[in-house]
Amino acid sequence: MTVIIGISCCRKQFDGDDELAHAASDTYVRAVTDFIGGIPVLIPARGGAGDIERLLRLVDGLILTGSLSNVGPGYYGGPPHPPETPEDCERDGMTLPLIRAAVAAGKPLLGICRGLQELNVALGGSLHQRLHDLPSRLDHSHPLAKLEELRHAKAHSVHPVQGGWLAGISQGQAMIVNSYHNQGIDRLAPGMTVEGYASDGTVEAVRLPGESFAVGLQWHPEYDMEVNPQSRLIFETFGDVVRDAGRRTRQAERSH
Ligand SMILES: N[C@@H](CCC(=O)NCCCC(=O)O)C(=O)O
Repeated sequence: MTVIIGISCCRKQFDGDDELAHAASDTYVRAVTDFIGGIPVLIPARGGAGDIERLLRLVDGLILTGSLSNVGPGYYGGPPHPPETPEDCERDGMTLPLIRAAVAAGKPLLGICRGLQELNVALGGSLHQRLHDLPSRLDHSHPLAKLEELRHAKAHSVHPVQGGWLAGISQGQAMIVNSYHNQGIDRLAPGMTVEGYASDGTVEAVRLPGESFAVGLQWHPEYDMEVNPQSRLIFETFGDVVRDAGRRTRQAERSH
């Protein structure tokens, strides 16, 4: 069964345009077509765009993408960002309710970087806005490196929690991952479990246990999926989960 995967967009201003565009990196599209074997559908960053449940019925799973923008602190009771901090309130207005609806509907979702942060906030958790200000934390942001250098950079280790989903991906071994974020999980959302930590204690992977598959990763497996077997396996495993969920949904629809 060919699955349809919704990919969250950001609002972006491209050179020469006076209007904002809705965009997602080609890496997410390739992850869907080349490693999940699905059809990618871009979901615009437009809060209040209408019937979220109707939108969810059009896709078999969701990928919540990374972004230089940050989740609005108002959604988790945090202090306002400093003025120069990038935000995307329209993206928040779409993804946060979409995550809650997907979890309620048992629609599989994979959150990456900002997507992990959205997953945690949507389900009632909070964020640290400047991880590198916390004592004994690594600098997860790599402010001086250009993105293309980051894509194959190995920034730090991630230690999977024994017996978890991530431990199955890494066969229980520590993973060496890229890193390109300033923010991170502070208060874990109720019911969420940690799947992996960085060596400085930063939460790097989370999962909402239960029927539906809801996983968040703070690093970017799409950066090196063509050359990193673990990154490839993350997307292949997600694809299997989405296909299984899609088959169950169609069987349920046929039996009604
Ligand atoms: N802005 C948040 C999330 C960081 C993030 O998603 N980084 C990836 C940005 C580049 C890309 O789109 O791949 C934070 O700083 O924590």
